[in-house]
Amino acid sequence: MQFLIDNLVVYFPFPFIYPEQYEYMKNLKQTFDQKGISTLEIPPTSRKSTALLSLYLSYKKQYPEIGKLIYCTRNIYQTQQILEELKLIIQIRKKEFHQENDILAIGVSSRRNLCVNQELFQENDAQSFENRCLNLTCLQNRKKYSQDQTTSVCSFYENFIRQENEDLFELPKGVYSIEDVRKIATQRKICSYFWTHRLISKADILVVNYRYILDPKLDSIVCDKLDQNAIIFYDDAHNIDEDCTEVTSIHLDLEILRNASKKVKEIRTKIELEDDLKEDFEKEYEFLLEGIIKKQEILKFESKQEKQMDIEENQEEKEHIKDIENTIADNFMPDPLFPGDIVEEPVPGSIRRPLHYLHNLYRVIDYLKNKCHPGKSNTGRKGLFINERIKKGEANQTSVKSIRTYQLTDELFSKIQVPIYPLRFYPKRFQLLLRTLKVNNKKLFSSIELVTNFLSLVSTYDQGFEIIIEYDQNTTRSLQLVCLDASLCFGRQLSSKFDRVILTSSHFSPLDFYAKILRFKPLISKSIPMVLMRKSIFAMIATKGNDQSSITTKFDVLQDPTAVRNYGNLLVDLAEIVPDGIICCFPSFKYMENIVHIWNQFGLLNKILEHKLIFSETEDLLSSSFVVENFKHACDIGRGGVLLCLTRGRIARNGGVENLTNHYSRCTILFGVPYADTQSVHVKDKLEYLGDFYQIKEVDYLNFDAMRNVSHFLSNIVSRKNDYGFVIFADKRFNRKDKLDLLPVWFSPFLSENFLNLSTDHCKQYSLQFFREMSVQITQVEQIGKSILSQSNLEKQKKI
Ligand SMILES: Nc1ncnc2c1ncn2[C@@H]1O[C@H](COP(=O)(O)OP(=O)(O)OP(=O)(O)O)[C@@H](O)[C@H]1O
Repeated sequence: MQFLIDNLVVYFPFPFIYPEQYEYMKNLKQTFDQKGISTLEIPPTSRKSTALLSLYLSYKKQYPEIGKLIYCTRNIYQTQQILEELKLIIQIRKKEFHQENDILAIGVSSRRNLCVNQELFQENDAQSFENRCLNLTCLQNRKKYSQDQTTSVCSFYENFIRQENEDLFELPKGVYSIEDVRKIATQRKICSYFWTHRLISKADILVVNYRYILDPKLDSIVCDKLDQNAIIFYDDAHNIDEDCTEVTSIHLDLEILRNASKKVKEIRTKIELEDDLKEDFEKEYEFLLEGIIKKQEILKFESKQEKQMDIEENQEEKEHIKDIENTIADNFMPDPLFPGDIVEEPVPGSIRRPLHYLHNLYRVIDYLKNKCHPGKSNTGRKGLFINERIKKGEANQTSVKSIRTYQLTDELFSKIQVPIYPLRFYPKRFQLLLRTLKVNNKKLFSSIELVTNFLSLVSTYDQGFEIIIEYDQNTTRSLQLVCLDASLCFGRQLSSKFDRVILTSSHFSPLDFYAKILRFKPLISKSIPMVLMRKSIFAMIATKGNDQSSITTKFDVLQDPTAVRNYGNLLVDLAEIVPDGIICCFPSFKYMENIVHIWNQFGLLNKILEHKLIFSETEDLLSSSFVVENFKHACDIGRGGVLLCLTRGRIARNGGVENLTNHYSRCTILFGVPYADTQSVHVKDKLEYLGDFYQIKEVDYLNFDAMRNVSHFLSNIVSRKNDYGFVIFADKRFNRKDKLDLLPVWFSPFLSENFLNLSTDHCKQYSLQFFREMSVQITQVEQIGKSILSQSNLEKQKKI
């Protein structure tokens, strides 16, 4: 169908459009027309990707100057889905509207997903795969190859570098999935990973993992090739604050620190012993004296060196010079700081000489290694650990404490007299050192890279970060730099870089809370209502058992055995009534394990097993995915299943829930409010930080965070317009305004006032009634004009 939004002609690939899609497109268009950040909550079942892609293609047709569309996804599966959907839309546009495609769309992914060299697939895990690839493509190795043909290199990469004919790198307009690109690269015998990077600047639509946009360390791959005009579409943005803090967090442990010490020693010895290097280091010193070192400068410096070598030694080396940029662009150690914070100043004198630098680095690493032994650290200067929080882990006797970044830098200065300001230059200085030593495989030195990044962040940001130290009685387990302030990354990587950013999710309430914690003023902030033919989502809050005693997970199971029994009885009743799948969500592993144990003692598990099989999430991601597959199988073959999982667990976090739609989630029971663990040192610090810098009360953040995890499951209750399912919020605390106000706006109409304070018995009765009503199927014809609109319906609606 074809219609107008203002003066824009929209070619929509289907004969019917959902009212939500139309509404969504109107808001998207407004964001395209103007500039700013829009937050859009759109109900599940709305088919938002189709709406976005159709609108963008139509907009691009009418206004070709519009920027590239960058679609941020969470995983490779979603990337593939979006590209397939785009292919379909373009196909229909051609067939129905005779619109020739003038768009190039590609997906950007990791080496492992894009590699076409079968040799590398012998590597078992992702890390060794990456290391092997870096080894084969590093300049040093490739130079060795030019003298000794027995050295292993990647033939696909070599071909890619040697292609004189630039046409081979071109792609006709069209949509290319990861698989398509790999196929073509295999035919042309070139490396598809590096080829994809070349295509980025030519593509009109890029489908990328969100990390490519948020992580400053990955800027050189995608962001540096984009201009301000690009439109960032961030899907499933309900966890964007956590994504932002995650990309800037760094984890160090004793093994990493020991390895870094070893490597620093190795480099030192190399420099001391090899006289040939002296001249190179003199040049490097002069170069540093000249002033600022930027990536481009280092490239120039290196090419200068290479060129000299060429003339003197080997004419064939010239071939390699033209690809220095290619290799380096990828192997270049990225700066961990956000672009706006990178200091454009000369490298301080104290670290210009390589041995001085390495000496300081060695001492800092040594200090970090000893840092957190409880006996040693606590003997420090009085007052250093004023803000220290300590938590004793019960099971493995580990303790956790946190300190602020400035406390660590204070210590470094006072105890080992390492100047603080130069620490921020450590990653850059290390890059240059490796360049001078002509080491290109940065992965060999990844431990030093982590440490220098850690030091750079610690010395640059004295607010917004904390260091969490985990140790047991004798040894340090880890030292983790954790970001507390999501707005730091959001501001630097998104809002200040791009004119148009669209954040969207099916559960994004309350929209203004996100704007507050990310510190932006939205252009549009809208929650689109859900339009269904009938009330096919049914929600109830169970506040009491049949015996009228309150039900809640507020207390430990042993403290509240009546609630445990009432919860069990509710599940037994529902297992009998509900067809196919029931999903039960618990606030913590400990609670889930204990309650299941007691249900077993009461004989309730056997009663459930009479109707359905029981599956339970485990602490391991891989085995949890088998659990989900088996649960689905039980539902598919008609045996039915009950899936016991965590509301904020691995299955929920890793996309496991998205597949549990239709008959797999006819009923969802939320046992308890899934608050974050307020005993956790990190959570305590975060709450304190939000209070101090954002004036957000602890209780408000905890409620927001708990309810967004709950809402994740609500988005799965129905996945199609004629789907149906119900949800029971089984905890009296859900029946409070501070929780109800945080439900997604589209969901609230499904929770009527009469169902806010029910007993488990009532829940059973209403569920029975609900399934009877839903057993009547609705046809597409009945939906037309209501939950789906034809062209004439749309025109009529617009006139109204
Ligand atoms: N108006 C429509 N009529 C018929 N089919 C449609 C319509 N819109 C989208 N679809 C189809 O529905 C499927 C899913 O669409 P899409 O990829 O847009 O959904 P999504 O964005 O992943 O999901 P959500 O519904 O959660 O927004 C696709 O196969 C698409 O072609």
